[in-house]
Amino acid sequence: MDNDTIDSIINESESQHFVNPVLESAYFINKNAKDVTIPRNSIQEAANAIYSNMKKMKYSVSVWKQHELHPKIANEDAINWIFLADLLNFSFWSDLEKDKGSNCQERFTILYKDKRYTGYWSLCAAINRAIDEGIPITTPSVYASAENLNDDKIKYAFRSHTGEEIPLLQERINCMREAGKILVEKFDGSFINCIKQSNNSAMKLLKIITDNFECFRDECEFLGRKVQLYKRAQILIADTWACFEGQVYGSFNDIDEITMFADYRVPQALHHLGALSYSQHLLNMINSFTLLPNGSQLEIEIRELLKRIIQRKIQQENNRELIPIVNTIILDFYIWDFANEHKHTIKIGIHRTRSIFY
Ligand SMILES: Nc1nc2c(c(CN[C@H]3C=C[C@H](O)[C@@H]3O)cn2[C@@H]2O[C@H](COP(=O)(O)O)[C@@H](O)[C@H]2O)c(=O)[nH]1
Repeated sequence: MDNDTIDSIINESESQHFVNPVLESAYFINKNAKDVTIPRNSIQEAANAIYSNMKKMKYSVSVWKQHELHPKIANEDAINWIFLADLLNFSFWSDLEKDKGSNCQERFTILYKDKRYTGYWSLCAAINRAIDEGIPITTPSVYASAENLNDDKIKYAFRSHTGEEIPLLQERINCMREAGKILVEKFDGSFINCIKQSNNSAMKLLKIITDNFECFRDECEFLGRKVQLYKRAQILIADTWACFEGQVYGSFNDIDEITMFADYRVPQALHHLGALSYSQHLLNMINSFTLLPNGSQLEIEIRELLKRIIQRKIQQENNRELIPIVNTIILDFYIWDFANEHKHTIKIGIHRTRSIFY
């Protein structure tokens, strides 16, 4: 794909109407980005590498349930599990990494069935361990109030195998209380009722989530304008869609409007693959483990563009039957899984913002 095509994808925002506010924000951010750019000379190579690996792996929506810690049966329990997991799906990186490296053994770790889990997987392991121990931790009416599940019990559920506790533990408890109460008071105690109110529209569900749950409403100001990032709200919809493989509670007629998710792990992989380039200023901050203020989510737009470039390539090569569904979600899941697999060998570090939003 020549640079003109890439430029046309990057600039196609000028003319189009945005259904998803996150995408509108992404294009605004990109037009004004100074620390993160698309390296014209390597974006195509990155797209080729991702495309051929996904094809080789036949990476598809069915991968979601294959993860050992994810629910295996798509039912109401799975909906409750996904809601809690994506309510708390943020900020697992450890302060110890600065001195002891990303693979340091003292970082927060959950021991579950004799296996050590860190990062996002530590959250999944803690939830599954609590369920095995008879703690009804995924039931909204239970975690809504301290009378039903007190703070100490939640702290016990997230107890670490090491000396470091889970980052932002009190903020996680606050999220459980807030979201549990709202589900009980406004949605009869289940996220399923939010899904039903969305009438099979992912965009309507995104609005229901961000209108009703403050802890999912990650917006920030960028150059004087409010921008929507909505990472956990989108991944909540994505995980629901993936678990049900687009059926029943996962059936959304506009699922392709969901953008990729602005976390701290995928940018690391995109930079490694040559799909992102950082200014020296940003590189210095990342390499020195400097905490970045919220607002360094310039990567949303880049990932969105990468999706466009890869999908354009797939249409060009007319190989869609080899990868039945390549939408933004599958692309993001693949890149995240790649990043997670290579996180200790990838040279560039993650950007560090302590936040309940990602
Ligand atoms: N963009 C994006 N961000 C994602 C995920 C996931 C988990 N997805 C699983 C489910 C289906 C997929 O196949 C994955 O197996 C977690 N995160 C974010 O990463 C960070 C945690 O990183 P680490 O500390 O290294 O575990 C944290 O911000 C968390 O919110 C994703 O898929 N996409």
